[in-house]
Amino acid sequence: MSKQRVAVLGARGRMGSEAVRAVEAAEDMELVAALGRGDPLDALAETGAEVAVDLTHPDSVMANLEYCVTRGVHAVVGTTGWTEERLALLRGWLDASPGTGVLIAPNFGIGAVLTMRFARQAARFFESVEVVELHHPGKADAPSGTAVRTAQLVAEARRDAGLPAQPDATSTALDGARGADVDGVPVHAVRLRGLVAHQEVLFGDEGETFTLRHDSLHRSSFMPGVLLGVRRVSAAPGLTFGLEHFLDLD
Ligand SMILES: NC(=O)C1=CN([C@@H]2O[C@H](COP(=O)(O)OP(=O)(O)OC[C@H]3O[C@@H](n4cnc5c(N)ncnc54)[C@H](OP(=O)(O)O)[C@@H]3O)[C@@H](O)[C@H]2O)C=CC1
Ligand SMILES: O=C(O)C1=N[C@H](C(=O)O)C[C@H](O)C1
Repeated sequence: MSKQRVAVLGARGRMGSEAVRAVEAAEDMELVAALGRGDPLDALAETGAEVAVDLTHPDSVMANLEYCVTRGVHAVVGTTGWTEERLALLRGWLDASPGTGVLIAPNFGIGAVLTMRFARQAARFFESVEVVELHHPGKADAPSGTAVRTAQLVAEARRDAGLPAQPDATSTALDGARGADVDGVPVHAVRLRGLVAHQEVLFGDEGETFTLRHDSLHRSSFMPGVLLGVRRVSAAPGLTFGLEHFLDLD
């Protein structure tokens, strides 16, 4: 069996260095390039990379993906910063490169994927919901991509169930005290030395609360998801948003 030729972009970073180790340890993969900021992307073509794993920075990921997709290199993306405008650009590149697959995974951790799934399921049963994400202080963005995705899924489920906006009688507040508003769901971001990646989804209604919590205690928790993405992306042309599409969750 021939090995999949894999490149890691952001290879010297917290996630990228973990991904380099995981790809090197995978028997069905060969690490053909490990690129950091400033390293020429032409190394992908020169080494015949079939799949690029992007774990860089929201400011870098679009240029990397344009390079990959226009050359038919499949991509597995953990980098955050996704907006509708960015997704539309990416879809345009993919339309012009049929056969190329891109997986964007807001979170590669199975527990985080399940948290999002369960939050979506729970959403219609509770009047109130808030998301709290907690991360290491080196994180570039806030709120986390996972928290944004969680809030969007919850908001969508509330809309589908015909729920009204949740009540909040706050009439005076310091800026930021109620968090960021993502589709009507308050999202709070904590940055704390010692943490890796954590999230709580808090639901409340008359006389009860319900809390979902996930903790990534080490970045190794993301690696089975990264490797699954690498194994599956070439058979999934176009854009796949969310690792759940590569998991049999039902
Ligand atoms: N989906 C998921 O499950 C997870 C996603 N993430 C996301 O992954 C991204 C990276 O996180 P993290 O590893 O903590 O960040 P780090 O800052 O530790 O690592 C990012 C690395 O990418 C490098 N880099 C920046 N631009 C480029 C480029 N154009 N080409 C190659 N390398 C580049 C950086 O170099 P320099 O330091 O010189 O800038 C740095 O070494 C973030 O968006 C984060 O949110 C993180 C964990 C899990
Ligand atoms: O930067 C991180 O660390 C993480 N980023 C992703 C996000 O923004 O959701 C995934 C995970 O939370 C870790």
